[in-house]
Amino acid sequence: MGNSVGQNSLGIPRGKGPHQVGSTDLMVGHTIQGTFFRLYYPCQAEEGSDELNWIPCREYFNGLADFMKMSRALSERIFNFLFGSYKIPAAWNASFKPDGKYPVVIFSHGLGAFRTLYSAICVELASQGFIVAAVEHRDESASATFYYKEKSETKQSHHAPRETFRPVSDNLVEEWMYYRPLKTGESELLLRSNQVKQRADECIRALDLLIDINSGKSVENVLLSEFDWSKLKNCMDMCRIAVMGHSFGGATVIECLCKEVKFKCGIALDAWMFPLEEEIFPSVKQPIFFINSEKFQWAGNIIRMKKLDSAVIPRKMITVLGAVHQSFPDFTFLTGHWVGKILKLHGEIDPHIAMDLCNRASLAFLQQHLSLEKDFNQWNHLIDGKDVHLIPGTNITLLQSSI
Ligand SMILES: CCN(CC)CCN(C[C@]12C[C@](c3ccc(C(F)(F)F)cc3)(C1)C2)C(=O)Cn1c(SCc2ccc(F)cc2)nc(=O)c2c1C=CC2
Repeated sequence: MGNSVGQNSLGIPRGKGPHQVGSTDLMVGHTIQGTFFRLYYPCQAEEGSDELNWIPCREYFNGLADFMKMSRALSERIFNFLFGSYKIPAAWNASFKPDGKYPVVIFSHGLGAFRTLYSAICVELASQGFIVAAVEHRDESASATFYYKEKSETKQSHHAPRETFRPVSDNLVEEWMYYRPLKTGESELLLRSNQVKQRADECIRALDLLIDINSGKSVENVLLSEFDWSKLKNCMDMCRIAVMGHSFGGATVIECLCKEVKFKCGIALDAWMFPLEEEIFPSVKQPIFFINSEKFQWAGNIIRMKKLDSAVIPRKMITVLGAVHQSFPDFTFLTGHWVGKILKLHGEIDPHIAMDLCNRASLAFLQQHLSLEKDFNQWNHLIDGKDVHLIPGTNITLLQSSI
């Protein structure tokens, strides 16, 4: 577990569902075009496991510093002090627990984030009986990500051999890609719309890889790991697949639904709609659930969400009162209230209450649109914003001159 600061111990909450949760990393294809995700899954109970750091290695802190426009040296020490000792709230490489066919969720991270930062959401889903793949995007929107080059290909100084993850072959050398800020004079719309298309392709490739794994195809994990992927054969329900994402990852949800009908529904957490071309909206036929924070949204962004409203396709929106944009990623659990307020990681609402509402509303929506036979329907009222901390729709007034 993480540090405990002050009276209440901090740390990313564990899943509340009936299953113990395991986690492991998969990279297939060592190049930048490869697929890279963290898998969260129901595992055998009481698995002993070597705990893994929540932030896998220092390059991610460096990337975060670049993203936050902070100096790397200073911020690496701050991030290490604040967040360096947190472990993921799951059993690393624990044995998979076969139990029928689990529904599947593909999760897409936000701008400046990466695959490990939404473990509170992914662990909760896995504890409730989902298999969740949190992809790491290589579109230069992640704070940092890595892939490999053949030794012969690169003249870069070679990294010291790592303790957390190692490539299968010692002919491969790690290559790091960091967050690419917008260049002066560069069109943000062009950059972001190209990135959202790449992000959707990466989510679809991750899904195709899970389909291969489910069919029993052997998988070549570039990362050395003891996890036995063959155990997942015939354990995923390829008719019950959803896509979920935060902010830029929320836009990626819409792009995925448009491109891949295997995604039966989408959940967009505080979606950032800017990168999307509205021309694709009519071709999105699946149910969508927008779960917004009170503080992040603005009229233009909400108006674009409303362009996806439909009389025939379920399109729902709720707003979590007192929540901020950072109420969805894990950081919201890792500082006390006042540091959290200063860093904009906390709103007025208690982070655990906000996360529980988001997770329970999501589970109820997934039960409805993946036709699950669980008891998540107990939270159907949350989909309509029926809770003291929720409102249906949005808090944003859409005063628009009648066009
Ligand atoms: C300052 C520079 N400027 C960059 C363009 C704006 C930076 N910014 C606001 C921030 C992220 C913030 C943050 C992080 C992390 C700590 C920490 F201390 F906990 F590490 C603190 C404070 C700084 C709040 C956002 O970009 C918000 N945002 C995000 S934040 C996703 C994220 C990133 C890193 C994380 F560690 C966790 C979550 N994802 C999106 O898809 C979109 C937006 C905006 C539009 C689309």
